[in-house]
Amino acid sequence: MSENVDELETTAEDQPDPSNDVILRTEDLTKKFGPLTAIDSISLDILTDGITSIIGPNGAGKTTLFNTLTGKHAPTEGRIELRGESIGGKPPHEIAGHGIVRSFQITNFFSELTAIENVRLAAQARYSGFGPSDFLSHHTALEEPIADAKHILERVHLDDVVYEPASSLSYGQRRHLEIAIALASEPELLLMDEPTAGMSPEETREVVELIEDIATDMTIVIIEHDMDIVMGISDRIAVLNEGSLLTQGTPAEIQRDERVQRAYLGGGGRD
Ligand SMILES: Nc1ncnc2c1ncn2[C@@H]1O[C@H](COP(=O)(O)OP(=O)(O)OP(=O)(O)O)[C@@H](O)[C@H]1O
Repeated sequence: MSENVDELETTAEDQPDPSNDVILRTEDLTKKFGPLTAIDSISLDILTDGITSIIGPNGAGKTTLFNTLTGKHAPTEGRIELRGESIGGKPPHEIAGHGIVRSFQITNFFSELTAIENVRLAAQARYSGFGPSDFLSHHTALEEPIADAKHILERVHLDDVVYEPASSLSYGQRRHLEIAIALASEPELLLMDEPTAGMSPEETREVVELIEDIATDMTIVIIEHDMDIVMGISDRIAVLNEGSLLTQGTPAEIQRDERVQRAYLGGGGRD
């Protein structure tokens, strides 16, 4: 009997843990702006499961990391791999085509169109063989994107405002609409830049719940300044400081890491 147990233990150890799959890997990723090194040789694994938060003091390089991952900036040095495939330096539309999508902190929709039209346009891009000239001419070609868009708007709790112009939505609803637009392209990896910025406590609670819900279907990486949210929502946290990866770990590990406390306090201490 004990032999069997040993065997089982060995076998279990040899099996890769699917929850620990790496979806995105950076190796020595560096982005310089002239003489300024905004991110400096960052080697980071983003695991498939759950929510990873990128935190760090102002100017640490968080936004530059996102911009480099999504193709807005080409890396100066280093590699970016999505499931082992090199994507560093590809243009944004190609990277989006690989399933990395960013939900913007800034308003990024057509305010004169309705909520469903905004999401439908994003969903349409997924249906192949469907060019811009088809947008209005083939009614049947719209049925699937419209059905998708309705479903997504329900998921982000905007079912009450499906046919309202985006311009008439509240601030919190607009942020949900931006998430809906990102979801319409069915990302594998969703990057969210300060998803709760400027929100009331109630709106914040709603968007946190929404992020936790969509994290069941895709990998999420967020930049977030509010430490209560970070500690509550994250499975893993990566801490940047002055362009470098200071450390990474679970919320509990990060919370008790003195280097992180020093980085946030600017090197000062209480005693
Ligand atoms: N396009 C750019 N051109 C020149 N310098 C830039 C550019 N983008 C960012 N930087 C610089 O790179 C450094 C990192 O900035 P970044 O915005 O990535 O930090 P951050 O961690 O997102 O900061 P914050 O929390 O304040 O948004 C800063 O010194 C910033 O001034």
